[in-house]
Amino acid sequence: MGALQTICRQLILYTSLRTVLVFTLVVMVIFMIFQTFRGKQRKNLPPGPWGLPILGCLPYLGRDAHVVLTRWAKTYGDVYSVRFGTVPVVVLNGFGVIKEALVKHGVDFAGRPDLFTFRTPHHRGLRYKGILVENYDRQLEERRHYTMRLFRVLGVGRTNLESAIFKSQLEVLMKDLTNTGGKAIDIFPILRDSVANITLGIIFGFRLVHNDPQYEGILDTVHKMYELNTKLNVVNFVPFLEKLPLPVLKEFDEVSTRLVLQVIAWFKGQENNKHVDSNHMKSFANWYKTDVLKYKQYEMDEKVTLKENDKKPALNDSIQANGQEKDVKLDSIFSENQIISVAIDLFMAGFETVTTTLRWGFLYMALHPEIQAKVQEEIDSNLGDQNPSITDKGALPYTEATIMEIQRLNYVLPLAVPHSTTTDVEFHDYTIPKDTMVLVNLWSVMTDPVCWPNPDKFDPQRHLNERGRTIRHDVFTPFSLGKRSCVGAALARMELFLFFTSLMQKFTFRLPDGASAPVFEEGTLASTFSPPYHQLCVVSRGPKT
Ligand code: HEM
Repeated sequence: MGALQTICRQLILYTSLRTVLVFTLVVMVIFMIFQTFRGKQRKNLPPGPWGLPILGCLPYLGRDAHVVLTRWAKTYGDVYSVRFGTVPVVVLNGFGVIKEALVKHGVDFAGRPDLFTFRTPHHRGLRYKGILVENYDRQLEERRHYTMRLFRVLGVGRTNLESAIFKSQLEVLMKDLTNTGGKAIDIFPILRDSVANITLGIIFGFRLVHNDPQYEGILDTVHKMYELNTKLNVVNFVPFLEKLPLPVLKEFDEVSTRLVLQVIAWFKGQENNKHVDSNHMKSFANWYKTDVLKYKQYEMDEKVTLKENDKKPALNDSIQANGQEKDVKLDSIFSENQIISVAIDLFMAGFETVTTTLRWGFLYMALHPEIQAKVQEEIDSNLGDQNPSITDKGALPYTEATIMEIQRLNYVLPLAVPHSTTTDVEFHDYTIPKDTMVLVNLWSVMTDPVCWPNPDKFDPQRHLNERGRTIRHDVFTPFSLGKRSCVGAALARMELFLFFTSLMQKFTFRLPDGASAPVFEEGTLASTFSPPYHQLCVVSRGPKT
């Protein structure tokens, strides 16, 4: 009986294994025929490396896709195509080609592809339109435009924002770091909390208290979103996986829904009272609620009774500028749903990038004590114990050059955010069909030995001229170029300068005794390119006077 059972089990196993094998083979053959057919249709795409059936070149990318893609440019040229899973992708490399595509052919390359991980609930079920992952159209341009203007109105790049938000957060951060007593720590959570709180302050007008379970909960949710984004990258390129009942897909749905609901709650102000920032300022959300809604009401009233001498309510300098308010279709830009979606995008894009850049920065300082000492010397001699302000930038060129070098080397968004073509584009003797995914390889620009001699060397000096002033090279493009360049660039520059300068003034960063330098090749490209796990000792420097 036992023998019979074993034979039956073997038979079932063998049959199902054989069925699976046959099924896989059939799928592969159909797929290859399909690919060949598609290949013919797309025969004027630039050439590139061959990939495997079904997976294309995905298995060759490893942990650091940007490094592999940059290497392929040496073989196939600055414009080439690859297949990721079933999706053809054009890769643009080098400053000349990238500038030509994003600036000269700006609108043609300004789309975003329809990727699974871009379709979080606010884009999927709730149909809100934000910025980051939306395809290009006139309304997106307007949302970008008013978001950037609003940042200026809120004081980004000016000292009033500095005193309203930065000071309070920097003080908390300094205290937390001082309390570590110079012991070896992972500075990531401490830094992340402070940068996230600044982003919250600007978007929602309040900050949360460190160690508050709600605060830690939402930051963990965002972190989880990033992790799942990385795990689910393969679904972007092998779309039939989306149809399978995989637990990770359900988890993605749950986590992104949680994030969206939290942001909606913040936006509607349900939770503000508990956590209001004492330095409360006008934020993105309450600007919308007051000025824009008032303006909308006025527009509606205007339709009913239009009186000659009525004066329009002051909407906001940002909208009244150029007297263009008549042309603005407010519903398309400022519907509450869309603003919520923009707020989610700003929150998501806003703090991970800045935190990761700072993490690389302090690690470099620990690895290059001579550069760290030079930065500190410049800060000490110009500011003493006085708090840094963005107005000090001009007086601290070496510090600024060091921040630029941190942004260049181990750049946090090496492939920017995926683009797509908005029309059929004739480019470099090829025809790139509408809706083709395009990767902008900014890493290839930041590490190009023609632009940056000895590119692997950490050398702030390359951003200074012979008079010691900072140079803005055209090829220095950390915020990308053209129609989809970073809308938070001014805020990011301000945050990086204030955080970096303030921490350099008060602390020295060191590797723990006996620890060896982390291997940079082990950085990880997930949503951003982050350093390998490491610990640092953050040692207080004491007063200067
Ligand atoms: C060191 C910090 C930062 C870096 C290096 C950075 C870099 C970038 C890059 C490379 C892109 C993609 C551009 C493209 O697709 O061509 C981008 C997009 C974007 N960034 Fe940033 N960013 C930073 C900080 C911020 C901050 C602080 C915010 C806002 C609070 C922000 C908001 C956005 C948004 C909304 C987009 C999407 C733009 C669009 O799709 O049109 N970023 N950023």
